[in-house]
Amino acid sequence: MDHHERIAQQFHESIRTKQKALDRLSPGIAAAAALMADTLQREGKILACGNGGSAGDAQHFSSELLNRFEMERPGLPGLALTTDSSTLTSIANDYAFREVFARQVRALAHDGDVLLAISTSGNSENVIAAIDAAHERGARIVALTGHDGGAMAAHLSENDVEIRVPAQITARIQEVHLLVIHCLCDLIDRQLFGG
Ligand SMILES: O=C(CO)[C@@H](O)[C@H](O)[C@H](O)[C@H](O)COP(=O)(O)O
Ligand SMILES: [Zn+2]
Repeated sequence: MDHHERIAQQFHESIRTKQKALDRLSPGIAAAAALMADTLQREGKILACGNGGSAGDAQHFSSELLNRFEMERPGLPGLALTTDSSTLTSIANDYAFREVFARQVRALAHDGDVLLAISTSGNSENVIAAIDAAHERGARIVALTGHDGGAMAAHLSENDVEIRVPAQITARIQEVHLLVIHCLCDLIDRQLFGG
């Protein structure tokens, strides 16, 4: 297979996955955006976490809240739990890597906040621990997952929203997660600022 064929294959797989995800994920995306917009309207905040590419997604989302998405508007309170290397290394060193997000959630989350928990497999222990900690604090979860939802699905409550990408390949799931994040930003802005 030459390079062009290989590239075309990746593009087509990505397009197919997004097409398949559209009908299945649309109601969950709308519900998650409504939950997030209500939270922000009530002066709550949105925390976000994930590993690897999903850490990048958490930061991508929080920067679109704190700075802006497509329209000119005030910054909104979003915080990625993946960025402070002193905090991350000290929690991992003193406690365990599975605690790196949960300990921050216990310190920062309040009743009525939202945690955006991102994991393609649904099996990252530190993300699952963050979900449990968020529940302890009275926060609700928007979970971006893939595969069969992994162990994470069993840690969600009926007040949470899971957006599970119908795919098995990490890269494809990540590509849909980013699209979902942009849909969330778009709907949040529309609900809060109109247009
Ligand atoms: O981006 C990639 C692979 O595409 C990796 O960095 C990937 O995010 C890492 O393997 C993560 O540790 C996977 O964690 P998760 O999505 O299963 O929670
Ligand atoms: Zn990747």
